Amino acid sequence: MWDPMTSGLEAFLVASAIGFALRSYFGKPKLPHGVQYAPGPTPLPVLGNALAVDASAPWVTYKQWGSQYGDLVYFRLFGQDNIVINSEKIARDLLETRSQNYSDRPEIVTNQLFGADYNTAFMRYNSRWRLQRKMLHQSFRQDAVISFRPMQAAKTHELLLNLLEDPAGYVKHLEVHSGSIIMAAVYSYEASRRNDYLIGLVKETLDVVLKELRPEIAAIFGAFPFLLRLPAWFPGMRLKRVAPLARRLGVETVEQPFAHTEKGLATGTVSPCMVADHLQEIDDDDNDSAWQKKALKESAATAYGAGTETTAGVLMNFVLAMILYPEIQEKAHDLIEKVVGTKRLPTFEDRASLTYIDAIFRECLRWRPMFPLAIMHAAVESDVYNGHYIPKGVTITPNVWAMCQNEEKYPNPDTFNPDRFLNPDGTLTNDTVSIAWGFGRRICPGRYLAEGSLWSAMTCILAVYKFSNAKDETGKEIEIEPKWHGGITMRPVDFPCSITPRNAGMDFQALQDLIKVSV
Ligand code: HEM
Repeated sequence: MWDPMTSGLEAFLVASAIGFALRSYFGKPKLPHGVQYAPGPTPLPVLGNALAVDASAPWVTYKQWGSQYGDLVYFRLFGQDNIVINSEKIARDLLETRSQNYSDRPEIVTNQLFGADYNTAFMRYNSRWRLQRKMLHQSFRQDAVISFRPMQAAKTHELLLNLLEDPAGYVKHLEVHSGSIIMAAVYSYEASRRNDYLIGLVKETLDVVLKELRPEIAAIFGAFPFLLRLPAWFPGMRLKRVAPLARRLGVETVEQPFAHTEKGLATGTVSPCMVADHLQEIDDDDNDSAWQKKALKESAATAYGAGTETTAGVLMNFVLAMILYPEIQEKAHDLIEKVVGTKRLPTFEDRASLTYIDAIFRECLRWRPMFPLAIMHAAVESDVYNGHYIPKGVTITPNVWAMCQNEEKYPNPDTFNPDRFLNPDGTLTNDTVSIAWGFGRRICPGRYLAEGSLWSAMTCILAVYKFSNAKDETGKEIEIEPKWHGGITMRPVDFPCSITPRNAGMDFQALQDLIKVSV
């Protein structure tokens, strides 16, 4: 159930907001004839439908509402209009076919407090966003990311070495793998294989910010921004106490890696990367060069934040699935051995012959979508869809999780089954699970980069290692009870696991030799 911070803040909120909420509750516009709000649960004054939402997994509540009210559900959160979309068709009709009206984001007032208002992903649909989006697209579009493949392969090889040296620290190694690829692609920054300072700094920032900027907290402050004027000592205002630290870390995260690339450009020591490529194109004599540089700095920092946790989270789901479904792991390993042999590691050139690995990759995206609710969109103007009124400014939440659970499209959706993406002749189906990357003009611009990082890591890991349940001190297998974190992303809660090389004679030197012959 909804968990609205501490009771002190809740009491204050309720007492001071009643007038506002009643006004907005009864102040709905008169609708044209034959047009109605989409069906949905009856809201309470002030809180709207907040109490009915399971804060740890709102996508489940929204799917239940879908079965009750239909695929387009209208509801209220603290006096704010909300619509949840449970079907892929409606999401595409609105967020893609009518994308000019649905590419905005709701205002998230807490972002400014946390110094996170530079973030492309949460930015309103305006010229600042457009410029940042253009820069991200130019660097990470499908044909541009091919140039990052040798770097991605090298980072995968480092991951293999880390897993051999320290299998118990596998979660950290997956994060370093994802983070170091993005740091290289964005800043031409060569992260150390272990304990890298900049990777650590950005992770610390994300940990602080993501813990406090939970969607339900943002919703409360979004509806009642005046609460942000309460002093930091007021009960429930923890986020104001943490904000100065988050702001300081945020500035360091934006500035430090950027300074690294600027310095490298001056000394001629950087390779092509997002920041270097764009900096070289910005003409300092141009009137808006400062504006362009700022956009570059901000979109670059966004890419790191948006790409690290997510890519590592998908790899965690992959490891989990391989342990829960050992027969799939074996089948994948045997296929790799058949196609690649044991004398070298798989490379991107093998991809076309390893369709089963792509099927596993797609099933990882579908089985537990990393962004179960994508990122909220917002309507620029009011609209009507199938006779349903969509108010201007309404927050639109695509329930990607419900779309991935669609039993008609994906029978037995809770079962991890890569075969659903294969035709009878072994070729891949047309379903690339694009919904896992979001919709329309806001679709993830890093998807092609992430895809390469994930494919490379999954394939090489399957070639070299076997994942199984960890054992306790008596040698008994430790059962995994899979659990996932709530919040904007759905990462598995850390679980113990055993990672052993397939080849019993594989030591550090042997692995290094294998890597050497594979590049
Ligand atoms: C497996 C990894 C990833 C997943 C599952 C993922 C998924 C998503 C999703 C669902 C969205 C929201 C789309 C929407 O609003 O409709 C998004 C936005 C975004 N992603 Fe990714 N992403 C991943 C990796 C990356 C990487 C590697 C980068 C950067 C290189 C990146 C950069 C961004 C940015 C900048 C946005 C905001 C786009 C905007 O608002 O215009 N993501 N991503």
